[in-house]
Amino acid sequence: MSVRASGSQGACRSRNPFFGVTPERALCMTAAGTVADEKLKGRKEAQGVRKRGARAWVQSFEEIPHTGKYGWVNLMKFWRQGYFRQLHKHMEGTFNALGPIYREHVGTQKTVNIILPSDIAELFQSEGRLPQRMTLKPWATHREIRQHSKGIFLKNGEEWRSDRVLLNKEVLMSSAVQRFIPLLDEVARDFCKMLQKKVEREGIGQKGKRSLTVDPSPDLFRFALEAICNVLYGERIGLFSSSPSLESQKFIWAVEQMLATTPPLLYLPHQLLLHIGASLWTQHATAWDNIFSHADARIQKCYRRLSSFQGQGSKAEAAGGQYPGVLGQLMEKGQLSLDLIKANITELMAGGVDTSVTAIMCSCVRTYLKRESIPSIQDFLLRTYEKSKVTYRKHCVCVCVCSVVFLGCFRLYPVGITVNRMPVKDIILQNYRVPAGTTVSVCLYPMGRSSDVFDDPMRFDPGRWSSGKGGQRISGFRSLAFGFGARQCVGRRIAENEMQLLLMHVSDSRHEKVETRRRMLIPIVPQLTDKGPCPPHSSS
Ligand code: HEM
Repeated sequence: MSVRASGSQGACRSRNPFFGVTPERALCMTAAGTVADEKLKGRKEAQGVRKRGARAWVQSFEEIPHTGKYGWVNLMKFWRQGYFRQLHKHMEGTFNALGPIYREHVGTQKTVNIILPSDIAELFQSEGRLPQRMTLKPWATHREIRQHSKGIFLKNGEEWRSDRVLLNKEVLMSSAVQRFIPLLDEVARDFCKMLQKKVEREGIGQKGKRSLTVDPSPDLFRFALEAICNVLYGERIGLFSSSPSLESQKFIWAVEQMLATTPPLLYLPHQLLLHIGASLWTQHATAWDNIFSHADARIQKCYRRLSSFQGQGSKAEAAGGQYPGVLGQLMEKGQLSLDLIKANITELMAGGVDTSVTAIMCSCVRTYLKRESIPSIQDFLLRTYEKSKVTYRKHCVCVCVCSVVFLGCFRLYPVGITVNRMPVKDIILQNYRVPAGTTVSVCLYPMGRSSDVFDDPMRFDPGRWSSGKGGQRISGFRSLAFGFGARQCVGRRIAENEMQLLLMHVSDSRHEKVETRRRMLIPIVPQLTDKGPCPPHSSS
């Protein structure tokens, strides 16, 4: 059977502003602005990469190369050139023109953008115990005007930390991961079955060898939502059925709407737009309202379920010893107020539907499978399996292999194109003084493609991430797709496992071929099961 990716609208489209953004409708935490003037080109050569350490000539913040002094003028240029949809390219061009650090002032946003690991190290080392990120103001304003609490994504300081410590226990720590893996596994298996049925039903060709051209995006969106709901609420919402509920479809629409309206609001004075009732703001707020009511309905349901076990000892145990999902765990433990649970669960939902699987399929289907990189993936997987004969049946090998493939994908096609911090003390980057509280953005897309950071950057070589292999050995601060340190992506383990399980089951269920528009037949992943190394997850 073969599945062809049509590569149409969905495969590499918009993604989550912060949790995840694919480049095409990219939004990031940076305030990208206009491409530097032509005359600035070539300054990079003149400037070179400044050596650190010569503190005697530390220059002031104002001397950092910039893309134009006036925020509103820059915003106009930015708008005219369509950089909202091309931020990643804009950043790449600007680094090429201005060197490894530049300032940008667009509309209401000011940032310093960097790409070199030495500067990134300096930035993260100065983040302190309470790492601080720039607040996504339109999201925060929505919470304020609706009097909702904020979740970890929108908080800073001790408030952030106290919520985050509790959430880590439920979604990031290995004990939690073990609890939710079976739920993700079940969804990944069902997704493959659903796909298989679809190909048999709608595909062309002989029975058993049918092929179908699909835009994977809507199905993957459903997969991601089904998976995250199963983990968060401990229940399936039936998105793989032929008639998914209106409520779920509304939710998907709301997430898309919220993401689409965020980028312009980041740069515009959204308070003013709110005041005059501009439709951009209304659409944004309505989308968030729908997202909140989706979470609300789930929380009510979970609350009723847990209440019905009241007086029967531990509620989770009473629920048949079944894992009640992250929400159930949080409610049962009672360490967070109901409002904070709602705020955080809503953020996890919004982050969870839009990132992982779409990201990996963007990378795999749209890019690598079309070009020279698929042999690299195959070679790499096969070489790794050959080398690890003794343990090759172990799930962990498969997971490691998948992980480095994803690292390769994320380097060239990061889901979120920046990670930012506001340092708590003044720092020196490229010998410029950057004052505490400045938003400094690490620009992942240009970094992944920079020959100052990676040898032969455009070559897809997952092997470069594993130590001891020939070629370049990767050292610190180059793999930041999920951010860094205490503030890194809280949903990281959910996303990684979701992606790995999907890849494993797709390879296992003999969806052997992906056909691109050019009608080239290429294997999606090597037939791991034919070689024996990759047993179904649950039996390993
Ligand atoms: C491929 C998938 C994903 C990618 C690449 C990704 C990336 C990121 C990045 C770069 C950050 C900022 C980290 C930092 O500042 O150091 C982040 C934060 C966050 N992500 Fe993800 N994410 C993914 C999936 C998810 C999922 C599945 C969820 C929810 C289940 C999620 C929820 C969050 C939340 C709530 C934060 C804010 C954490 C905090 O501020 O403490 N993400 N993500």
